[in-house]
Amino acid sequence: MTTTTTAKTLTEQTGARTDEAATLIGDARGRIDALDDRIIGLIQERMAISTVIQEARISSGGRRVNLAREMEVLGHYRDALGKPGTALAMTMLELCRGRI
Ligand SMILES: O=C(O)C(=O)C[C@]1(C(=O)O)C=C[C@@H](O)C=C1
Repeated sequence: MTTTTTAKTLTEQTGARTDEAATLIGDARGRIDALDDRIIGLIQERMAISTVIQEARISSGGRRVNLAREMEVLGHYRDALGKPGTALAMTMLELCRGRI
């Protein structure tokens, strides 16, 4: 089987109907990709700090999870971002302490 790869134009890549819109979208997507890289880095930094806390609590004889603190974190995200913020915080907590 032979595969032919044809480079897509910026207009095809973005779904825009004009070159002007395609250029704007291409630039804005570059900024989004850079932000996503920073967000991922921040989440990884948060995961590392969360692990330190959990290990200290477990070593001291406590439990991995602290539900009262999780309620504070969920409330923080909900207050800032609304209902989807709660879902985002739940996913982030799962990344930081695994599934419960
Ligand atoms: O703040 C803590 O006590 C943590 O262990 C950190 C963290 C979090 O990632 O925010 C993780 C697990 C706990 O259940 C609560 C919060």
